[in-house]
Amino acid sequence: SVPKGPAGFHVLSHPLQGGTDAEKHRDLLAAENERLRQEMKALEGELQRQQQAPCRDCPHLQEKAELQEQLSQLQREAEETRARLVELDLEVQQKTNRLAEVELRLKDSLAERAEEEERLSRRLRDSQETIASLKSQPQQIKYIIKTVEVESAKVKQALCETQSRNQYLQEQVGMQKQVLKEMEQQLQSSQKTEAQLRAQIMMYEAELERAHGQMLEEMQAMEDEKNHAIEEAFSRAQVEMKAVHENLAGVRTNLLTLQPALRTLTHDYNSLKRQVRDFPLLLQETLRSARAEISQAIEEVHSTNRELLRKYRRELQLRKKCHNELVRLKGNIRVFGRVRPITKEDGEGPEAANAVTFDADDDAVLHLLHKGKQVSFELDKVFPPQASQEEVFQEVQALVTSCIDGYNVCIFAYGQTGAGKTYTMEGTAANPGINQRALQLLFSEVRGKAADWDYTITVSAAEIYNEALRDLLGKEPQEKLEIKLCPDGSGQLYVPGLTEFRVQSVEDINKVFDFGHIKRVTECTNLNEHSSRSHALLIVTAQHINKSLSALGDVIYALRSRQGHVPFRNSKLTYLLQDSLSGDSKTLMMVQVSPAEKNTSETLCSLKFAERVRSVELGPVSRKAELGSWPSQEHLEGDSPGSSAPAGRGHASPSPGHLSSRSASIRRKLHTSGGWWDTWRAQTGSLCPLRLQPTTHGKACSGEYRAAL
Ligand SMILES: Nc1ncnc2c1ncn2[C@@H]1O[C@H](COP(=O)(O)OP(=O)(O)OP(=O)(O)O)[C@@H](O)[C@H]1O
Repeated sequence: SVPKGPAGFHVLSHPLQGGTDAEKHRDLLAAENERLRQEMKALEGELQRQQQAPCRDCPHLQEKAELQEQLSQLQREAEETRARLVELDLEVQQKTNRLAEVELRLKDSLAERAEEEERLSRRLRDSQETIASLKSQPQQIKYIIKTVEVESAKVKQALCETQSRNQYLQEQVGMQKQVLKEMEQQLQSSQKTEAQLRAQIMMYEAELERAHGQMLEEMQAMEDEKNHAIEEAFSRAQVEMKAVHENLAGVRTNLLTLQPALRTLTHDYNSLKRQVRDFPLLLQETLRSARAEISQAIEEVHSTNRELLRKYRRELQLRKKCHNELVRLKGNIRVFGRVRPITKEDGEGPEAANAVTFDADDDAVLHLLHKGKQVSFELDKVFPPQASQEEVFQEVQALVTSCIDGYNVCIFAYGQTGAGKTYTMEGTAANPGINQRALQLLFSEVRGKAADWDYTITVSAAEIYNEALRDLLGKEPQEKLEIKLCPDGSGQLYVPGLTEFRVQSVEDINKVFDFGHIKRVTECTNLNEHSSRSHALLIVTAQHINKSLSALGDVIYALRSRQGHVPFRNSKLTYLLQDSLSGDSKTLMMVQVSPAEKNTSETLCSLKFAERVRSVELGPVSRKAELGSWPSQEHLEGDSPGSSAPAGRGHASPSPGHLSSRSASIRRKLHTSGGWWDTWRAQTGSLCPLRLQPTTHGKACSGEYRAAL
């Protein structure tokens, strides 16, 4: 079945041989690859052995690490080479497979072609035989023609038949020729295909050859590379080994030089060990002496502290005494005047003109122009309209200090409606008055002493209205409270059931009094339902105000004249303020006046009252003289502006002698008149609301009295 012809044989046999070669090559390559791997492995082992041998002795970890790094680099390179080899193996395998496929296809097409050639050859042979047989036939025809010529129409017919047969055969011959031609063409195309296939095979062979060559080259290159890498690694390893050896030598030298130092260290270590062994004892000893020293120092500090504390307390007592003495010298009842500025409410025109002037050289004097005449007054201190809240407080703060020292203190503002009582006592949020500032001072002083003293500050708020005392902070504000003597026999007064709040800051106090204020506002509102505020004061509460004011006047008079009996109990107000008005108590009255022309009558009354109150207590020396200055009812009644003997300073103050000569009749007259306060009230013909303010409280309504002790 193998087709004849050298070309066909060659084409068929060559790829088979080629396939065998490729397999051989692949096997060879695989063997080579394996051998290379083995070599590589052996080299790596060798390298590792070489690298490990010095590294065992090598103390230099860094060098060891570098060597390991190089080794791993080499291993990586070997890995890459191996991967490349595997890739090449794969490529060769693929190419071999493709070649085998091509060979198979070629084999099939050659077999087909051989069959086709066989078939065509057979047909050619048949055709040639047919042609040969046909060629031998014409002589027979000639013979038949001749016969036809000789013979009859029957023969002619036979001749025609023969001719047509001949014709048919010639057509057959033509057709066969055509077939032959086609077959020849087919043969040519087959030959052409064969040539193409051969060219393709040659191309494949060339490609295979080239791939083989390339593979060999790459293998060679890899081999070279591997050898090179191995050589390099080897030489590097040698260099590193040398360096390691050198280092080792250096270390050995160092070791030799270090040995003496080591001996010294060992010696030191031993002596240290001995010291450590002895250290606890030493430490105990040192600690004992240190403890003793510290205890001694602490004891010294303690005794110093005790001494300091003793001195401090003594100084504190001294300060208290001095302060008290100072306040006493200044007078237990001090009277300040404050003139508010002209306000919008004063209106415009002559009525709103300023009627108050001051003495540039004496801050205790002011002049009032009343009905065209100037009347002068002397108080303890006078604040002009431009005086700030701060300046006012500066003068008051000594009293607050007294309060901290344990004295009862009473500060109250007095004056006609709108004269500035609220402004002075309460002030505004941005510019607080005496109350807030006093409380601030109180708390800051207390905080300063907190380390050495225990302070408790409690607040209460009560209202005296129509001679009824009510608790403004209590749960039952309508309940009337009583003022009673303390059952402990101290002689102190107290209000049973009066609510007390313990406070620690000004804010606490404000909260407490805001609460009280709310209750009070309600009361005021109820009051105002019936009449206007001033009217209500005049008509509804006139009697009780009078009673309280009279009582206050009587009390002050009794105090002034040092009478055995001071009628504190004549009114709730004086009774409640008893502690704040008697003994070592200190009282400050701030007389508020309006500078407006239209208010001069009331301003005059207020200032006269202030001047008289001031004259009550001015210390032991002046007391006698002042006693004589207390005006009689008649005196007060006739004490109109511009009169010949007002208490004002604008007129010559009466001499002590002159005053004492008048004192007896004055006292008598005062007694019979029921007190100067009545006189004053009668004279003014209207009521100036009195406001009492405690040191720790600042809310009140005009026309009524309240006090907190
Ligand atoms: N020294 C002052 N400086 C500036 N304004 C003042 C001063 N004194 C009072 N005033 C202002 O005058 C007006 C009346 O003052 P205030 O309300 O304090 O009077 P009051 O005596 O408390 O009146 P009332 O008895 O009716 O309560 C307020 O507008 C207040 O701000």
